[in-house]
Amino acid sequence: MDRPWLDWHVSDDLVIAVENATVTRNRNDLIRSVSWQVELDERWVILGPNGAGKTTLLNLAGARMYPTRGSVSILGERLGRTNIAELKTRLGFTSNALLLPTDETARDVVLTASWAVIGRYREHYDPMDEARAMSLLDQFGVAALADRLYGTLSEGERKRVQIARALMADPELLLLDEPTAGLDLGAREDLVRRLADLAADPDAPALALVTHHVEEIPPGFTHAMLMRDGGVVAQGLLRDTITADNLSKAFGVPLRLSTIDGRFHAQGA
Ligand SMILES: Nc1ncnc2c1ncn2[C@@H]1O[C@H](COP(=O)(O)OP(=O)(O)OP(=O)(O)O)[C@@H](O)[C@H]1O
Repeated sequence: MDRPWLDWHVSDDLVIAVENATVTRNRNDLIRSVSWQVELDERWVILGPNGAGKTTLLNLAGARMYPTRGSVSILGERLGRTNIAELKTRLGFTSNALLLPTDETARDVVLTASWAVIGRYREHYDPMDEARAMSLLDQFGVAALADRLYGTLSEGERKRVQIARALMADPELLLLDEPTAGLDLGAREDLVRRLADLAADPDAPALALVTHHVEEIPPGFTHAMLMRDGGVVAQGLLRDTITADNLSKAFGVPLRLSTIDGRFHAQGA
């Protein structure tokens, strides 16, 4: 491991600093005493079974939720003591729960993120913004769909537009909640490859991606957090954390793990 996870330390490079955070709703702890630190150049995957608390943790990191106990600082701003609207302009966030307008073109869905709004109204966009939106659509292989209404796109096409949108405002931190869920094999592989390219880009923001499947971890991701029942099973460098033992604990079934060309594959033991 590259740093002692239980020793709290503060570094200028910390983009996410979750300290002993618990989130409680209706007397249930969605996550319990979770500590997590993410640095600028890190690419994290958050993995675990249904109901483990992955989305809750991502929502904390995305300033979409406050901890009931403990503290959360994002990009140096402590939640509860900062202007959330301003902080959110520095974050890219995608999730199926995020409702985007179905009657706008894919290009406008991406473009409007430069004003941190959903839905085009009277904002003025300069040609640089237009060009950036098109280049991001191109980076995710959907430039040809720029003029199509978002509502007419397939699930896989929408996911790519969502990620392009999340990158539009040049965020310092990009949070992706299950970007590959619901995609067919070809679309999944294509997106995993594009996310691997993003992970390899030194100018890309810090990344955290939630998934259920080790097969969906893009090569180049550096760190992993394994969760179960609202708690942390293991976290740290990807190669130390994604092990058959840890996965078996997190998913509650004996699992075997193999790797091919930097990709993981898990199956029942
Ligand atoms: N408002 C709420 N009130 C009570 N329990 C909640 C609430 N929101 C979420 N939960 C519960 O908290 C737990 C963690 O939810 P969360 O969405 O963070 O898990 P997850 O790991 O992302 O799950 P999945 O993989 O199914 O998306 C789940 O058991 C969920 O049912």
